[in-house]
Amino acid sequence: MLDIKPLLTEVKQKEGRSTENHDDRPCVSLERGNLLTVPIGYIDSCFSAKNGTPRQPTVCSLSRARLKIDKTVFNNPEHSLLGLEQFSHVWIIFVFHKNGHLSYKAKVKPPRLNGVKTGVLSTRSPHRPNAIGLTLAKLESIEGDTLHLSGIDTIQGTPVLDVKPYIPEYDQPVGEMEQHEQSNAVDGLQQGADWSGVPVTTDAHADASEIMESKSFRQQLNPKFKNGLNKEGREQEVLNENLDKGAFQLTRTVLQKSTVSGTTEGVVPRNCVDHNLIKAVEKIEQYLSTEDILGDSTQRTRDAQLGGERSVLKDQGLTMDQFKARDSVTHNVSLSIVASWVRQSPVANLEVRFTPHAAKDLDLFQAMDADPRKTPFRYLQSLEEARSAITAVLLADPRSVYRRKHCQDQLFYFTLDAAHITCWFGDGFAEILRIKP
Ligand SMILES: C[S@@+](CC[C@H](N)C(=O)[O-])C[C@H]1O[C@@H](n2cnc3c(N)ncnc32)[C@H](O)[C@@H]1O
Repeated sequence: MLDIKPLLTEVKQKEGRSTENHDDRPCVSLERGNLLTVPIGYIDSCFSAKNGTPRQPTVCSLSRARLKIDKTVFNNPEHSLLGLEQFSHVWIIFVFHKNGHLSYKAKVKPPRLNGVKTGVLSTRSPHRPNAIGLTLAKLESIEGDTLHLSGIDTIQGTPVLDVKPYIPEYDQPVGEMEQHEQSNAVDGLQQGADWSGVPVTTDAHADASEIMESKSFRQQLNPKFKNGLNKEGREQEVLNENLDKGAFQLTRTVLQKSTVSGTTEGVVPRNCVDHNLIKAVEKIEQYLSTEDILGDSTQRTRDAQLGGERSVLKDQGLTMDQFKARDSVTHNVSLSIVASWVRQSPVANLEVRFTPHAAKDLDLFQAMDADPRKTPFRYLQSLEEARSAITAVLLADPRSVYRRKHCQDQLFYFTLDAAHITCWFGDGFAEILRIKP
């Protein structure tokens, strides 16, 4: 990416135009996708260098930054931020300005794949054509022309090309938001039920059958199961509760396993998802209404059971028929699928330890300031936050694959806010040796 500001100023000066005029930026080859960019501001980050900077915003929610919108881009930078305070998260589109050179390598080795290569466009590698990065940051506050951000993975001085509000309604696949809401509802209902024995496959039909046959599912539905008696010993109520939970959980599991799961080779095609789901839900419905599972139970119990499963759809304000009708119109309820290496990386999280010396070092930060509530940190607000942020960074193993494999016994340094941290890595752990200002 080329910073066109000096170029633009030069052109304007040559042509005798005012360099203050912002409306005549040349649209050079815009239609071909050639874009001369103007950073709208530069990140002022708690990370000064790449080493130790989180690989994604989710690694360390305490990583903070400021972004001051540049006056040379907008006459009134604060006007450009009008309305943004109504959003909690923003997309930051930026330039990996410290890459050294542009990269046209078609394959890269993402750290989570621990040395295995994959296509650059299937990764979030910083080494990519055009060196464009995309981060979802929390918008803590806006003061005048400055955004206060947290959960960032960008270093000091990173040029920002654009900021956009994060809008789950637009930024998630159709149907995914409802799915999250259902999952939350189920989590609320689960109250300690253990479904870990439920088998996992990728086919919704197979899932439904297999789960219904599974011991853990049957146990959950059995009022005699260890948690099966409620406080007053009322079996029937517990059966109803368990059936509700079971139906919810079963539907959710089928939904998730049949849409989200998958290996790198075999993922469920997106267009199968809705039909699989409907068939699976129907099968569950049939199953739950049969006598063999209810035994001598009453119609009331049967209704209670089916209520649980139906309320998964009810959360969307839909009956089963409406759901089917909507589906036949949109054919497009598709949940996201993620390559398995992202969630099941061969690189495990590390245990993080502070040596007594390092813990003492951290305490000295407080002693350095006359006011005991203040520390030399610019972004971190307490020693506790510093400790948590350092832990979060190391937990995710910030080493490059090369360093992990070939330089195991070397010390690792990084800076976080005003702290310079020295640590080393052993088998499955990171140990902090020193923390200096
Ligand atoms: C893996 S990238 C992901 C960035 C972004 N979330 C994305 O998906 O595009 C994050 C890493 O890029 C590096 N990085 C951050 N800011 C950078 C910059 N301005 N120039 C070069 N590398 C940078 C840091 O090492 C950080 O760990």
